[in-house]
Amino acid sequence: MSEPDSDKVDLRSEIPRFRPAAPPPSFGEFVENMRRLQDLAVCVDATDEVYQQARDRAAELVELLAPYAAREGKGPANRSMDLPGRGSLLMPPFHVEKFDEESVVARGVLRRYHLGGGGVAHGGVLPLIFDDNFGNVVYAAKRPISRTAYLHVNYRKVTPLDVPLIIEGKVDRVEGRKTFITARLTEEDGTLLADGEGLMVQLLPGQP
Ligand SMILES: CCCCCCCCCCCCCCCC(=O)SCCNC(=O)CCNC(=O)[C@H](O)C(C)(C)COP(=O)(O)OP(=O)(O)OC[C@H]1O[C@@H](n2cnc3c(N)ncnc32)[C@H](O)[C@@H]1OP(=O)(O)O
Repeated sequence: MSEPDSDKVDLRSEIPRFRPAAPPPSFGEFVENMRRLQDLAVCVDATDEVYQQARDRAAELVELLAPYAAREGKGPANRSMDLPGRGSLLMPPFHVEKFDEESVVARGVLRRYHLGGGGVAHGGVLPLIFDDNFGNVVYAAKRPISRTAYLHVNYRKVTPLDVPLIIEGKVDRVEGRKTFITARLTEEDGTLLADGEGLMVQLLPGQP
């Protein structure tokens, strides 16, 4: 008989077990510098000489890091719970402040990198924030491993950059394999920016 695979969160699922990382000390500063680089990459207006230098230095960084590329769940990105966005550049820099069966609350800011137009956030960034919150809510509520079947966002006001934002999500109801989640994105004073609803469906055996 084969040994159970300890990398699987649930032997019926193909999703790897989530294991928080203890990142090396410089990892957080590395990620923050990368975030600043992203902010600059989308806003600088420089000469070709500057872009040539930036291109060459970026190529050096790629050369430095490429040998260390690792499979999902091995490196500290996305698993560093003490870092904004769990240390993942994909995730906007939000910190989870509350994580329990009642709700999951995270606080953070959107930055220049997240600009849509007219000085405010790109609408496509908000579903990412909601989806991540829904995933956390499923974990926190100890629901079975699930994937997002749908996600609906109502944009109530434009979302500002460089202003503290709070997202709070909770389980609305459970129907068999289905967990319905609702969440609200607000400013610190409670101003509602967006609200969302999502359906997370419990995976069946063999579903990726
Ligand atoms: C140490 C601890 C710290 C933890 C700290 C955690 C940190 C870590 C956080 C990470 C957070 C990332 C969270 C990302 C979460 C994703 O974003 S997952 C990626 C995006 N989602 C996907 O790719 C899903 C793709 N779709 C699928 O795989 C399949 O369609 C699904 C969703 C599994 C469902 O397929 P299925 O099993 O064939 O489902 P099916 O039998 O058709 O439907 C089941 C039920 O759901 C309903 N349903 C299905 N789809 C829909 C729909 N779109 N609309 C309405 N109803 C639907 C059906 O009607 C049916 O209802 P009932 O008849 O049972 O009443």
